[in-house]
Amino acid sequence: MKRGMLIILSGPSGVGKGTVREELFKDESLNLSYSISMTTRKPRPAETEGVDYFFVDEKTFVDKIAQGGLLEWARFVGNYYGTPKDNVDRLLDEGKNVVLEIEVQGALQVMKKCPDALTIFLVPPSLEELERRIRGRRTESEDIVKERLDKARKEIQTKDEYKYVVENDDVHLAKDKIAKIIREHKI
Ligand SMILES: Nc1nc2c(ncn2[C@@H]2O[C@H](COP(=O)(O)OP(=O)(O)O)[C@@H](O)[C@H]2O)c(=O)[nH]1
Ligand SMILES: Nc1ncnc2c1ncn2[C@@H]1O[C@H](COP(=O)(O)OP(=O)(O)O)[C@@H](O)[C@H]1O
Repeated sequence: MKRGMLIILSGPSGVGKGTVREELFKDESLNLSYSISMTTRKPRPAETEGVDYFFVDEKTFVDKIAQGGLLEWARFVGNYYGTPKDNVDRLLDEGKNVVLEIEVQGALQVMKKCPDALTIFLVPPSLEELERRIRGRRTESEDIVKERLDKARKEIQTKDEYKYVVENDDVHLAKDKIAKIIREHKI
């Protein structure tokens, strides 16, 4: 069976990665599978263990790093986030196109290890709109919103490291652009 494609979907917090990803996953012809990350962040009310993330304590996370069990990992605004390696390998072997929805430091690590990965950076129409989206989601405290916005400004500066930059103005347009990129990208 043909091995699947590794797809990195990155971009600042609140740009709409999760929202666009949900639209992409409705399109079964793309043959996508989501890599569930491990994090030390506390679950939000609407999140489910083993679906949105594997929620773990810091010791479990650090042990996983020590065992070499993560394809990449990063600290982001006070918490650890990482991609369990076994799962990604298994899904790629099954021929799935595997989506990693991860932040910039982790994406840069994967680019080094897997230069063939299809890398996509989502940008907001403006920083003002990004702020509206983060606040509109009402999942973070004021301090954390400010930290995430500071981080976003720096993250956006790395966009040219990615193979494709897509603006998320309208969710359906952004989904269509990414679907086209996935269909046309050849390893
Ligand atoms: N490096 C890395 N980043 C991740 C991983 N999982 C999630 N992230 C990123 O960590 C950042 C914070 O995630 P989260 O707290 O869920 O906030 P949200 O993405 O804004 O809803 C986002 O940019 C995520 O894409 C991972 O496994 N590795
Ligand atoms: N194109 C868009 N236009 C307007 N609002 C959007 C758009 N995409 C996402 N949003 C909203 O912005 C907020 C952040 O989106 P989310 O998918 O959680 O971002 P991320 O996963 O990048 O942190 C959500 O409330 C979502 O409904």
